[in-house]
Amino acid sequence: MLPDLTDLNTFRSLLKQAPGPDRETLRNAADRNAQLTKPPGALGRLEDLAIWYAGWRGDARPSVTAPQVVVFAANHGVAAQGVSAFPAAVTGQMVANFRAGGAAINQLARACGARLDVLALDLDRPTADFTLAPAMSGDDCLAALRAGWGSVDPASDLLVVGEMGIGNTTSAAAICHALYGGEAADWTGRGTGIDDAGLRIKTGVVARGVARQAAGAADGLDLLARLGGREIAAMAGAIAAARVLRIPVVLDGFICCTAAACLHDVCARALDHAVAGHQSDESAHAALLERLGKAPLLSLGLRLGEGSGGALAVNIVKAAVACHSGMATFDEAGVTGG
Ligand SMILES: Cc1cc2ncn([C@H]3O[C@H](COP(=O)(O)O)[C@@H](O)[C@H]3O)c2cc1C
Ligand SMILES: O=C(O)c1cccnc1
Repeated sequence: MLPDLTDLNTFRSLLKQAPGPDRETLRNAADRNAQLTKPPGALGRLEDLAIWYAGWRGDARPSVTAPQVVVFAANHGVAAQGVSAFPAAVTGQMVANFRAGGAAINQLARACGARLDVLALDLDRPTADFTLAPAMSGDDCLAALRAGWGSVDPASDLLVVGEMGIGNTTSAAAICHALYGGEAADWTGRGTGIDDAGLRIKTGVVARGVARQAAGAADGLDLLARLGGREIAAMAGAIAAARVLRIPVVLDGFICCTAAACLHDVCARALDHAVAGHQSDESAHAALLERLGKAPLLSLGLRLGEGSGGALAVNIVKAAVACHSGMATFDEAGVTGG
């Protein structure tokens, strides 16, 4: 069902040619929404969410029964610069924790009824420190994109992608700074909780990385290779696969949205199948969501990653779709319309 990803240009064209939502289903779902036993608009954004979901699924009365969460993990050479409050070894240790069921995402995936897959990407081979060399070669980046592309279960009906990679808020900040300009400090936040001195170092690393890598980059995919990490590329690959398969996506925090931003830079329609699950406490996430034109469903002060905010928001999508598909119409219930 999914075409093979042979090279980065194939990836770019698949993204640009991917089908949109089903227009007729969108009309039918909007018609149904107008007949449900509530004042028009009384379910607020839940109504838009259900119609959006219906359109992507091609089913005017859908249900969400098979959500999937995929967490990708990778190590970053830039972590050696002292940009995180935790050592790089935590990435691999957390992968073991995911596999043992002990992390937050294990609980949140279960709480929203999602299956959870964990994909560790060459943990013993960190990407290059991008202040010194491009983080990944084009081939390395393609391999990570392919890992994400192949991780999406075509039978799933809602996707959350999450990440684990000590140092990856530095990588994400650099990509955003390269994509959107401004100052390095505008995009650099505290990640796992670095102090003021750490934040100064991190901001300098982001500035130097962008100064060194961004010139001559063709688009967001080029920047993803030069400044990204394997888990960020894999998230981009999975979000793109879901777009081609018409599986709606719930985006997580700053790092996940940065992966999405790389696709958005290639094609403005690339994220039409995605909603923002939440606004994280990472300082640049709000500005990034604005660039992507996405309003978050939740804002709970999370700053974890792992797909945690996305998994939480799956409950909201499920609830929206349950109302849309399960409620009676005015006619069915014998309720007098307005
Ligand atoms: C125990 C632990 C569990 C985590 N789960 C996600 N992250 C989050 O923190 C990291 C990004 O922050 P920075 O760029 O500051 O390293 C990522 O691995 C992210 O997923 C974690 C971090 C830690 C320490
Ligand atoms: O926004 C996020 O997802 C985030 C923020 C801090 C650390 N890890 C992830």
